[in-house]
Amino acid sequence: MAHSRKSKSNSLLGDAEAVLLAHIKPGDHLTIALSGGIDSVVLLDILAQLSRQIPFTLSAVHVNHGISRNAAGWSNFCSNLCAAYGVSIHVASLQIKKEAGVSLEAIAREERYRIFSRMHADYVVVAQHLDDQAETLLLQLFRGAGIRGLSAMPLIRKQDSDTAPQILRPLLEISRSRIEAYAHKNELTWINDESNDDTGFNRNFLRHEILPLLKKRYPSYPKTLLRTSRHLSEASLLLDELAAMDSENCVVSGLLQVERMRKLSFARAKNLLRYMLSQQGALLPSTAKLEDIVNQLLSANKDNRLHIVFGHSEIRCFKGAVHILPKQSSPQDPEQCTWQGEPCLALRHLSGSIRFTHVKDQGINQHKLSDAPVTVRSRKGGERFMPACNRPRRSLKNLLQEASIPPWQRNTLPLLFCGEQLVWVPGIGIDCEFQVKSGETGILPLWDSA
Ligand SMILES: Nc1ncnc2c1ncn2[C@@H]1O[C@H](COP(=O)(O)OP(=O)(O)OP(=O)(O)O)[C@@H](O)[C@H]1O
Repeated sequence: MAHSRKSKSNSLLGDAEAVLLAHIKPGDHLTIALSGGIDSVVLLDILAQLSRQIPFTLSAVHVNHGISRNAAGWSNFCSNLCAAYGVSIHVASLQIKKEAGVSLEAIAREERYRIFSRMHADYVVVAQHLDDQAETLLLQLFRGAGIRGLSAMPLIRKQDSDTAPQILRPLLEISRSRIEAYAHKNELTWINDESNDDTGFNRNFLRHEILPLLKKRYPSYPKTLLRTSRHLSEASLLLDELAAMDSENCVVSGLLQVERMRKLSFARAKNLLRYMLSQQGALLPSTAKLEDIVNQLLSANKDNRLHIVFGHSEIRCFKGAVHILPKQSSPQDPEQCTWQGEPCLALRHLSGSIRFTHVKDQGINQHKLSDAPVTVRSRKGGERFMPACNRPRRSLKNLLQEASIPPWQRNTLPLLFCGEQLVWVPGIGIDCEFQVKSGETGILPLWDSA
């Protein structure tokens, strides 16, 4: 741990302080993402000192991925280190499951950022530095990434939800050698992840075998590559702006319209779809898959019910509109829930909830509901329904078709039954027999789907 006083001018401490002063407000809460490796240990030392000078609260988070057999030891190390600094730490333990086609590291990283996004803090501070940025750019180049994948890591990244902390990287312009020099000079202790030396991993191969050679010929390549990746970030931003403009013309009621998309060049249509997928939090498909999807969309006619599955998402086309959805699990027997008068009924299997409010002149007659158990389940087929008292009872299938409810949504609508009688269908109405009379107060269900 650092005990000597460090000169701030022209020092790592001074550089990090300048970043913090430019971005954080007095009283902000910063949580350092502490892996126990040299970079985050140095960052902890710096932040602990700065927290005594700048008014911010400091805490730490460590994620135990449970992958390495040393994982428990790393967690203990981080807890003890934080105790020595008087910094509180949250240790999150995970059991990561391998998924086909995705590396364990990628899953660990995704889970880690998910945990970061749930921290109660203004910023989660991570320790990536200049050399990490250069390595990431090169690795992405070798994967054939596009402009977005090659873009620089931002110094500050806002996370998707407004309540999630922002990600702050104060060491992003600091070289690994300066970080190492700081750690040695201040006699810090840290953990060496044994896998960092394994050149079977692409990043380690690059770091140990290729970059030392590059450094001989281009000593300042990390700074040069940072410049390149910042140019690419700017280009990526411009492409997003173009997509946002195109979406104004091509999106109606939140849905991309194939007919309007056809007026764009192929590259712009691809850019627009990529933008919409990332806006909806979908994992982006490969370049070849994205091109295939755009080709299929552009050649689909209005009656074509296109259905394309990729990653955790699916694209469906209905009446010329493109629906981007989370991948739906294969249909099971409809699950049934009982409603016992609670104001909100959460239906996790249908990804939503029904809110029940009391409204005058509208809704379901409460007394009628007391005749039999009230249950909610999705469609089995064969249901009949009479939402308008002046029209005959009809098949629910016809009513849903007439209301232009896309076919895949028809089987996941929550239907409210009293005994065996269908009472309410979201988007369609309340059965005539159950509707309140004028002057009465009824129960009005509202379907909130996630
Ligand atoms: N297990 C962990 N617990 C808490 N923070 C961690 C953990 N692992 C990494 N971090 C934080 O993330 C930073 C980057 O770590 P690393 O370079 O290993 O991540 P990465 O997988 O390359 O992620 P990225 O793609 O964001 O660079 C670390 O400096 C540290 O601040």
